[in-house]
This record gives sequence, structure tokens and C-alpha cells, in this order.
Amino acid sequence: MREESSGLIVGISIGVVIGVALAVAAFFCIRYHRKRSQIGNSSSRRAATIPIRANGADSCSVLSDSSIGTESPKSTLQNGISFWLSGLKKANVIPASGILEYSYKDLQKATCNFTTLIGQGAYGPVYKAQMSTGETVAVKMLASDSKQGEKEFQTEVTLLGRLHHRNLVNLVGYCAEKNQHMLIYVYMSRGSLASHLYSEKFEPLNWELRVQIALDVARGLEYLHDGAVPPVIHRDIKSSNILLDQSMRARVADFGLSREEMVSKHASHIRGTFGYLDPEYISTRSFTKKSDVYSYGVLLFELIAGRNPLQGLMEHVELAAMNTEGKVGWEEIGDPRLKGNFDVEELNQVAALAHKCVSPVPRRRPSMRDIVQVLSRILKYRHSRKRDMEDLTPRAHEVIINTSQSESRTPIPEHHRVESLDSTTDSVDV
Ligand SMILES: Nc1ncnc2c1ncn2[C@@H]1O[C@H](COP(=O)(O)OP(=O)(O)OP(=O)(O)O)[C@@H](O)[C@H]1O
Repeated sequence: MREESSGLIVGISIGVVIGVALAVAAFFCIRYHRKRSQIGNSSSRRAATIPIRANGADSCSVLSDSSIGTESPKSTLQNGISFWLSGLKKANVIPASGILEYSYKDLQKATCNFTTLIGQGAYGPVYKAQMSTGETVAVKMLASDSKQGEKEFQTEVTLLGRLHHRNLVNLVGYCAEKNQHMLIYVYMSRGSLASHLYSEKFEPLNWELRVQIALDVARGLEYLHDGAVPPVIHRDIKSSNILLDQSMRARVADFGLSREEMVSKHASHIRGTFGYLDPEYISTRSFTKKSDVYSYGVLLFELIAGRNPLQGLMEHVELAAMNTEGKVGWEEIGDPRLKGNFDVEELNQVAALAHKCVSPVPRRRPSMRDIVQVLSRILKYRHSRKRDMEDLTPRAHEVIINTSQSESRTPIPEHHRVESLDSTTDSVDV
């Protein structure tokens, strides 16, 4: 009897052990198959996503403006890690950048055989591409006469792929096939700042939006100068390199490109664009962060005056500067398309800042960090003034609405007025 019961116990134990072993094996089998089918889904690209970035504010988002489909490069951090681990074995990934390698065939299809031209720049044509996943991207086809070899191209893509910020037109992919080099960027649906400033096709940008755009660009440049490792000097800040997304937020494009094609047609061997070039760079041939600040100053004046640097913007500014002592009286250069709808005090603050940026002496120019602080403060006071107005009694509010035909007559509470002027001029001094 005793022998029988111990036999039974041994039998049950063996059964339990075998059962547990089978369950564990089945669990791992199911997990393995799930992961394989997830990877298999990404047929249109050969790389997996690495959404972890060393630098940048939006460190987990890769295609923040695009709609996301099943094959989208955008993924959550958790998913990203498992994709990354499994992807490394299977796919062609640029290490530590998250940049995807697209096939020529897929891009050909997404651009209807390269017929969806958006524009033409010094580097080559740019196409709008509708990927099969539903994402919209911009494909920049680099001139094929470039002397840049495969290795240099890969290095450049790796470097560009490390730069991620919400105010940069982020690189999301590349293609190097059939003797072609292509860079794939987040698609900016509202086009360039230049087109909004100069084309009759668009409504004039209102004053507040212009200040917001100035701040967005300053933040993008601050990241390149002080946040990126190693720091990046843009070298070609201008209104056609500022692109706008669906909600009119601005991003800096064309950063970090080291290509020989980037040579101004107007000044041989000098990189950049005539009208925005730091005079110090022209004389010394040495380009510094402060040369970017100079170009940014020209861009600020462009936003204020709505005038192109190639059509006498800076001459106009210098004439006005004679009556302003750099600080007040800048309203005469205000863009006529604004029809006087701007806050005079704010315009003077932004113009005084722009004037410092274009100082002939580079060390007198503010840093991008100083610029971000000044512009943030201007917008902060604008918003708190708005809140103050909303808090006013209905009767007083009625009076203000009746008398403020233009923004220039918007009443500013006294404490804000003094504080904003003092803090702005103080912090610009460098
Ligand atoms: N990511 C993007 N999304 C939407 N449109 C873009 C994008 N990148 C470029 N474009 C558009 O493509 C056109 C050409 O851009 P590109 O940057 O090649 O040249 P550019 O800045 O106009 O001139 P340059 O090359 O002389 O600096 C521009 O009209 C620009 O608005």
C-alpha cells in the first residue's frame, strides 16, 4: 500500500514537471511568432526605428507631423526598444540615430515617379511623397554630380540623424541607391516663411504669429548652437529655410549639410546666401555662431518689415536706425501688410533685438540663448496682458474694444509696461 502511494506521488510529480515545461515552451513560442510577424509588417522599409535620442526636446517622436500608419517610423518608447533589439539583427539601421533607409522603388512609387515636385533648391529638387503607410514626407534628391562618396554620405546622414528638436525639420530617412542620394524629411505642409511673407497667395501673417515664428526659429538655433553635441552652425539662415507646419509653428530646415553645392551663386567660394551674410565672415572667411546670429537678425527685420534682404531691407533698416538710437521709433519700418495692427512697444523691442544681432562687431551680438529669453518674455507679457484684459469688468472691456481699432492702441497695464521694457533691454546686452 505504501509502495503504491509513493509510486503515485512520483507519477504526479513527473506529470506536473512535464506540464510546466510544456507551458513555458508554448509561451516562448507564441512570443517569438508575434515578434516575427511585427517585423514582417514593415515591408516598405529596410530599417527599424530607434526612437531614443541623445539630444533634443522631442526625444521620443520621430515623425511628429505625419499621420501614423502601421508602418510608421513613429513608435512608443517601449515598442521602440523591442523593435530596436530585434531590428538590429535583421535590418539596415544607422546606429544611434533612428534614421530609416528607404528603397528607391518605394520612393519612386510614393512620388509618382518623381513628379510631385514641391520646389527646387541649391541641393536639387524636393518632392512630396505619400508613403503606403499614410505618412507624408519630403524627399530631397541631392544633385547626382556631387563628388560625395557613399561613406561620406552615410557619415552625414548619421550626424544629421542625431539632431532632433521640435523646431528643426527633422531628418527621418535616406536612400542611397542607383547612384542617387536622397534625404527624407518631416513634411511641412504650410511651406516656407518666405512664401507667407512675399506671396499674395497667402493672408499676411499677423504680428503675434511673427513673434512666435521668431521664437520658434531662435529655439531651433539655440539647440543647434548649445544643445547639439558637437555644436552645429547652420550657415544659411534665411526665410526660405524656415518651414511651417500645419499649425503654423516654425522649424529650421537645411541644417548640418556640408555639401559643396551650398555655394552662393553671387559670391564665389563663400557659403550662404547674399543678403544674410555676416560682413565679418566675408572679410575673415571664418564662420562662427555669431555669423548665424547676424543672419537671424536679418530674418527678424524681414519679419518686422515684410521686405526681402535682396530688395534693400538692410538699407531701409539703416535709414530707420538713424532716428531710433537703436531703441524706439522703429514702427516706421513695420510691414505695410500689417496695416498698423501691431503692438508698437513689442515691435520696438523686437527691432532693438534685431539691431543688436546685426551689429558689425560679432561680440556685441547676443547669443541665441539671450535671444530666446527676450522673445519668450515678450510673448509672456503679451499673454498676461491678454489675461488682464479678459479679467476687466464688462463695462471697461467694452470701452477697450471700442477704442482699440488696431493692436497699437491696446492698453498695457503700467506694471507690465515698465517691467517688460527694462527686462528686455537688460538681457539683450551681452
Ligand atoms: N520638409 C519639407 N516640407 C515641405 N516643403 C519643403 C520641405 N523641404 C523643402 N521644401 C520646399 O522645397 C523647396 C526647395 O527647398 P530647398 O531647401 O531645397 O531649397 P531652398 O531653401 O528654397 O533654397 P536653397 O537650396 O538655395 O537654400 C522650398 O520651396 C521649400 O519650401
